Amino acid sequence: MITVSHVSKTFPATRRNEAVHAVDDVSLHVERGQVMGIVGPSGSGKSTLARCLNLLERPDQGSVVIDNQELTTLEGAQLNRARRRIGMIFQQFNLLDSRTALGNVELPLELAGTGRAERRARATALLERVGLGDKLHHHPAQLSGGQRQRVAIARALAPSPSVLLCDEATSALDSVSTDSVLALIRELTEELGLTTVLITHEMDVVKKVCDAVILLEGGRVVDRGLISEVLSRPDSPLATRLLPPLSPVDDPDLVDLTVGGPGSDAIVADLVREFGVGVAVVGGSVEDLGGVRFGRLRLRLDGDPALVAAARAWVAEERTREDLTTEGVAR
Ligand SMILES: Nc1ncnc2c1ncn2[C@@H]1O[C@H](COP(=O)(O)OP(=O)(O)OP(=O)(O)O)[C@@H](O)[C@H]1O
Repeated sequence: MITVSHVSKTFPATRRNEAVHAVDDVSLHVERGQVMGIVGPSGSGKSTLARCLNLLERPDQGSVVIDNQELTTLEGAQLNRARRRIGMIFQQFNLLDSRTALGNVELPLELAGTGRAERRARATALLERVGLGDKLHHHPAQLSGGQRQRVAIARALAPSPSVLLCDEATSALDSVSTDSVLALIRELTEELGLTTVLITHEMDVVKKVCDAVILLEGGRVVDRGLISEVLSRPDSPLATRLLPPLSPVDDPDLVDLTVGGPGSDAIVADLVREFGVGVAVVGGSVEDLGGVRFGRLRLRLDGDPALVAAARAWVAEERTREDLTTEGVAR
C-alpha cells in the first residue's frame, strides 16, 4: 500500500522563470489491490507527484510510505532496493529497440544479478501472462503499440514489485488496445495484489479501471474519493467529469436525478406508487463505473399539479439518501 502525507515539491525560480509549486501539500492513501487514478489538467502536477512516489523527484516536504517503509529518508543502495518494489510504465513504452521482447523483460533481472536460467524462465512466464507467448523473439518495431505496452508491463513486473505506477500508459494507444491494456492492469492488480496508481488526463480511463480517484489543480488536491462516493455528490468536480450533468432546462414538470448503487432503481416505481403521478423518462445517460451502473435521468412528471409539486419536493429530499441523489432542474 501507499501512503503519501503532506508532500510538496517546488521547482525554484530561475533567471527566466518564477518558482513553480508543482505539488502542494498532497496526501493520499491507496490500499493493496486498489487502482487509484490521478487526474487533472496539463501542468497540474500529476507527473511530478508520480515522480515523488518513487523518489525520482525528492519532495521538499512530507512523507512517502510504501509497504510500511518511509522512502524519503533512504539514499543510495537502500533507495535503489526500495525502488525495485515500484514498477513503472510510460506513454512511450521506453523499450530498447535493439532487444527482443524477452530481452527487454529480462533487463531489470540482469541488472539485479538474477541468473540466466531464472531470468529467462521468469521473463517467458510474464510474457505469456500478458498474452505475448508467441512474440518472445520479436523486436519492439515488430509489435503494435498495445503489444509494446504489454512488454513494458511484463518488464515492470519482472522484479516482483508491489506497486505499479502507470504514467499516461494508454495515451498513445487506440481505443481497442486501451481497453485491453486497462483490463490487463486491473486483472494483474487483483491477481498479484499490486497497489496501482494511474496518472491520466482521460476520464474514460478512470471510468474503466479505477476504484478511487483524486483531482489535482495547481498542484493541490481539489476533489477525491471512491468512485461511488464521488458520484453521491453529483455536483462535485469529479462527479461532473465522470458523469456530465444534463443541460439545464426551466420546466416545472421536469426533474433530474442522479442514480446509482443498490436500491436506486426503485425511485421511478416509488414516485408512481407514492404520488400517483405519471412518470416518463425523457432524457439521460447511464455509465458502468467500476461495475456499478450510475446515471443521470430526466423525468417528466404528469398529473395533478399539487401531486407533481409534492413529488418534486420528495425527489429533492431524496438528495440526502446514501444510495441515491437527486436534483431538480426547474430553477
Ligand atoms: N523539472 C522542472 N523544472 C521546473 N518546472 C517543472 C519541472 N517539472 C515540471 N515543472 C512544472 O511543474 C508543473 C507541474 O508539471 P507536471 O509535469 O507535474 O504536470 P502534469 O499534470 O503531469 O502535466 P501534463 O499532463 O502536461 O504532463 C508545471 O507547471 C511544470 O511546468
